[in-house]
This record gives sequence, C-alpha cells and structure tokens, in this order.
Amino acid sequence: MKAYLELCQRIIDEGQWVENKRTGKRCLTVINADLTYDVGNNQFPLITTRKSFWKAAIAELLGYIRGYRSAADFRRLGTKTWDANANENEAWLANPYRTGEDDMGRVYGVQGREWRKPNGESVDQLKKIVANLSKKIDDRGEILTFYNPGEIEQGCLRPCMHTHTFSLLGDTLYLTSYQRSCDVPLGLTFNQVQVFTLLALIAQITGNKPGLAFHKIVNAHIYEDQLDLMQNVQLKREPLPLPQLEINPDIKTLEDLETWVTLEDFKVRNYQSYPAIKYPFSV
Ligand SMILES: Nc1nc(=O)c2c([nH]1)NC[C@@H]1CN(c3ccc(C(=O)N[C@@H](CCC(=O)O)C(=O)O)cc3)CN21
Ligand SMILES: O=c1ccn([C@H]2C[C@H](O)[C@@H](COP(=O)(O)O)O2)c(=O)[nH]1
Repeated sequence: MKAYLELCQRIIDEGQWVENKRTGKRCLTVINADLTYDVGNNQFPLITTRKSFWKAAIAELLGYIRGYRSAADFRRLGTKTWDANANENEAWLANPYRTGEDDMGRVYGVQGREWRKPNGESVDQLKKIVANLSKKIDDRGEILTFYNPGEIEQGCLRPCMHTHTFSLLGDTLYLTSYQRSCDVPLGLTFNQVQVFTLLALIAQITGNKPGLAFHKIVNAHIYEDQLDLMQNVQLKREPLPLPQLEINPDIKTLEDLETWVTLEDFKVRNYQSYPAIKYPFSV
C-alpha cells in the first residue's frame, strides 16, 4: 500500500507528460516501478485509500485462467471491465478479426491456454506449468506469456500484464509478473490483486507454499483526467492496515479453476477503506 502511494506521488513529482494517440489523452508518466507482495504471509495488497472492487479483479484473473475471449463470459464471472474494450473502441469495431458483439479477440488467456503453433497445433502454457510445479519441477522456463507479436492485430488490446514466470525454491513458489503499460489509478489496483491471487492459487493447486510475488512495471501513468482526484483526494488519505485473502481450500486442481470456482470461493478478511473514488476510464 505504501509502495503504491509512493508510486503515485513519484508520478506527480517526476512524471513527464506524454501524448497517447490510442486514447487521445495525455498521461503523466514514469518508467520502471517494482512492487513486491508477501503472499506467504497473506498481506493482501488491496487499496485502502479508496474502496476496492476486488471481486472484479479476481473475476478477470479467472477469465484469463480459463482462456476466455468474450466480454460476455467475463460478465458471467462477475465483471464488466472488458465491455468497453470489446464494444466501444472504434479501431477494434472496424477490425475484420472481431467476430461480433463482446468479442475481445486473441488476447490474454486465449494465448495462455491456446497459443497457435505454425503447424496448426496449439500450446497450453498454463497446463504445462501446473503439471511441472506439481511434480516439483522448475525448468527455469515456467513462463506464461500472453504477448504474441504475431497476433497482436487479432485482439482488442495488447495485453498489459503480459508475462508471468513461476519459480520454485525448495517447496516455496515465487512469481515474477511483467507489465508493459499501467493505468495506476484504475488498472494497478486490479493488477496487484491479480499478481497476488495468481501466486496464491497456483501454489495451492500445485501443493507448494506461496512466497513472494514480484511485480515489474515499465510505463506507469496517470491519465490527465484522473490527476486531480489522485492528487487532491486519494493522496490526502492515510493508508489503513492490509487485509487478508481467504481462498476456498477445496480448490485443488486446474480443472477446479476451469469448472466450478466462482467469486464466492474468495473472501477478504479485515478490509477497512475510505469511500470509493470514481476515476475516469479511457477506452
Ligand atoms: N484505460 C484502461 N485502464 C485499465 O486499467 C484497463 C483498460 N484500459 N482496459 C483493459 C482492462 C480493463 N481493466 C479495468 C477496467 C475498469 C476498471 C474500473 O472501472 N474499476 C472501478 C470499478 C469497477 C467495478 O465497479 O467493478 C474501480 O473503481 O476500480 C478497472 C480495471 C483494466 N484494464
Ligand atoms: O490489466 C491492465 C490492462 C490495461 N491497463 C491499462 C494500461 C493502459 O492505460 C491501457 C492500455 O493501453 P495501451 O495503449 O495498450 O498501453 O490499459 C492496465 O493498467 N492494466
């Protein structure tokens, strides 16, 4: 939480204004940020200086794990966060690869679960990782990458958090997650939850102990229409103690995550926060 607020302050103190063509807005921007989450000690990195809609963040993560490509599937899981990118961006609406209403294209989990090989077969990256980690194997390439340069034009958005690398030291599992572009007021509060929960879940289903999760961000920005709320409302608030995440212990396999798990299987304990802040969202 402290590291999050320090990053917000650093963007305000040191950021440079950058024009963004895709959204037509300027962003105050810094390059490089490193955040670390203590998953082993269940220090759930939930924003406390405004109310977090953390269930939507976990719903996104579940959708990525399942390889979903439709915003309708994300809605059924419990989040509307992909509606705008699937249905409101002019460039994507005009893209011949878009298959219809709610289609997001070959983004995120589609690549993670069904990366297309030149010979027509596909690779399930997540299945291989789970199989190896369950056998205590870390081949130094336990990499889940959503970033497929050859299919970028087939998706509504290039994946932001694009690569997750798992590492085993003894029976402790670590995660290093890379993010190329980060909307700090909105997206980052979701991405922190996702990095933490991804490590907790994969440790749980592979029979390992979760350790630390390292979150590496390249371009961290605040959109021009978010700056006033960040500077004059959110950063005036003192952070509160971090809550804990409870995951249903009956989740034991990748198949469980693919089939019956819902948001009811996740609970947050001891969450206190300031009231919600509604930041503008850029499509
Ligand atoms: N500009 C932009 N920022 C993002 O963070 C972002 C994208 N685009 N496009 C793809 C996904 C979608 N994500 C989103 C989309 C919306 C919210 C959002 O509106 N969050 C609100 C409340 C959400 C709710 O009520 O469930 C928030 O206050 O956190 C967050 C992340 C993250 N990503
Ligand atoms: O998980 C996510 C997904 C998206 N974002 C933000 C980062 C940027 O503000 C936009 C994507 O725009 P690009 O022009 O493709 O960089 O979405 C995020 O922070 N987290």
